[in-house]
Amino acid sequence: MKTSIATVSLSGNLQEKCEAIAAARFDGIEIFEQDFIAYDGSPADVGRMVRDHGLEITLFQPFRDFEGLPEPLRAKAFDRAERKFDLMQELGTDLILVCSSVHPESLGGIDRAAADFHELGERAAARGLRIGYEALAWGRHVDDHRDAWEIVRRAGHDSVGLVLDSFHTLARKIDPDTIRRIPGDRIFFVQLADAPAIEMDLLYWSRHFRCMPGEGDLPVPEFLQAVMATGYGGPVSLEIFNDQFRGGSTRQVARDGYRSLVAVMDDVRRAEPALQLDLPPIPPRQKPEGVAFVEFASRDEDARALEALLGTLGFERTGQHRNKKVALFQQGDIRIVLNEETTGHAASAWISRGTTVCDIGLAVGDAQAVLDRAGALGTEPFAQPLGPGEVDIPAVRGLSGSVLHFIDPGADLAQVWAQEFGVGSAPSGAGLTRVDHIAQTMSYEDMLSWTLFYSALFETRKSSMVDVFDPDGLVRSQVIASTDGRMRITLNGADSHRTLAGSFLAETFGASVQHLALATDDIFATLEALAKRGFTPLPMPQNYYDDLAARFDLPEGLLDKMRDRCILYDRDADGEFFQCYSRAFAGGFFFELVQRGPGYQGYGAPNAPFRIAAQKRQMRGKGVPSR
Ligand SMILES: O=C(O)c1ccc(O)c(O)c1
Ligand SMILES: [Mg+2]
Repeated sequence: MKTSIATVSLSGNLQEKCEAIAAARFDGIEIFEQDFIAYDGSPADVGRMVRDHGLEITLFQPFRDFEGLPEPLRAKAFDRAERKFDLMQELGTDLILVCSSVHPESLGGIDRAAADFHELGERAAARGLRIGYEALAWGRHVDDHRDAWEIVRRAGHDSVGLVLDSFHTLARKIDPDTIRRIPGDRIFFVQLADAPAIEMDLLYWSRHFRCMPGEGDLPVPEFLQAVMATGYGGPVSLEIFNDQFRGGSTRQVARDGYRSLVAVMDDVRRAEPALQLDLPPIPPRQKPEGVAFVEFASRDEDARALEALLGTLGFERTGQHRNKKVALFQQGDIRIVLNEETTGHAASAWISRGTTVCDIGLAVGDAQAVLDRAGALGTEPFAQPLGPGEVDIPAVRGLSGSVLHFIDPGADLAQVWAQEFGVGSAPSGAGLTRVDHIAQTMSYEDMLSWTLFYSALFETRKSSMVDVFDPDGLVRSQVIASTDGRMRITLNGADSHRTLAGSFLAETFGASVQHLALATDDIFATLEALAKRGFTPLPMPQNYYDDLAARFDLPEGLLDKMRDRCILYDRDADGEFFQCYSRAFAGGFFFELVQRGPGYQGYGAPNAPFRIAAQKRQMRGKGVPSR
């Protein structure tokens, strides 16, 4: 199966686009006419440049407003087409996309359009070229692939076929299974795009909000499944009109595109194994089984402050690395690693951003298979030299150059703690049992990319995006969680540097973990134990508790207990949720303690504005050490 991407999906000039597309491992490109016109070079130069990158031109597009025109407009449209045929021959591509007309003077009628296409087919065939007809969702007379197919069928010409684009079919909620009735050899080209479920004008939605398959809400795998069931054997190409991508990193968007395309093709193959998808076998998505460890890079007084904070949170220092200045802190199933090395990955992380989460370890069933899947999706493995007696843990680069490790119960990896840190069982401390969620802060424009990163690699479900109101701007939050909730990651995207998340990005020089939420089965008992160890929670104002009393029917005494311990509360139809925050630490990192009632799947989003206001008050009042 040839993979392809339209040049319109990326930022930069044509040369930069080709470099990024080739580096991301695509086989070919659709040349979007504007990209060609803006390029200072002849069609033959462009063709050479594309091929020099090892790429093929899979399609030239779009040719607009062709069919159904009255004379003399009709004759002019044919003349225009002949000029584009000249261009295609020089470029070295044989397929042109004609999208359904939006011309105000175009006339309807399937036979009229079919006759136009028959004649265009004759002219194309004389030059060895082919025509693909695509129904735009907002076409004047043709806005449905079924009508476009009927026109192609009646045109009755071997050089005229159909172009299918998942956006146009799925945005209009047309059942993709209707594609199964079309003969595969009459489909000349297939374009894929996803989009978020937002109600808006179709044209505006298509031109600004398309995204990579898996990043949005449309059933793109079902669409591709129907296409493949026809026996279609041509390229599968991404055509993503998106404002963020047009302004984003060319290489990153190309890499994301490749990742999404391989993931969706693999999904289709798994959904219908009989389909012929020419794609090397790759391991399936695995369910992450929890967070095995979280590692901080730190030094000097920051490291001592973090150690002290961990002590007040009930952690015990249980081990020291056999070769390195790296300590292990444990409580229940939680492992926190404090890395003060002066060389290697953690040291680089500390130098560039101060105290920061430099590594995360995820527990999985088969670590090597996760690494292999990541590789097939275009993610290089991460490795650094091993010291004597150290365990080689499979890993890749995660958010902002941090490292994501995969640990499975196999003999080699499971013994890492005993072998490198000499530790056995974990203390129960103050009753914190496991990592409930990891909150990663990033800029809003990176959220789609990281959503895709996790969801293409792991079996997860993503929630819809939630707006979190910081007193100084909006932060958008997206949850990626395993279906059983054992691994939960919240991605928080900041637009403005004035939000707490935005100022954290600035303080710590880029995206990273801003908070770590730890679970307890009894938050009152845990906080009582922590108070004895000197833990001071983030204070909440009386107004917050007065409002809680008004909003919820709480049992006698519970409100007072929550106020005394600075506990926040939420409840939905499925259960209750208690949360409490630590004060912010270097650069704005903090811990959260949570008690999740059975069934509650949220994160206390209604409390976020009050929590953020309290944190800002605390940071202004005390002055957070900024390393
Ligand atoms: O928005 C458009 O005009 C447009 C052009 C060409 C396409 O293939 C398409 O899907 C949309
Ligand atoms: Mg299209």
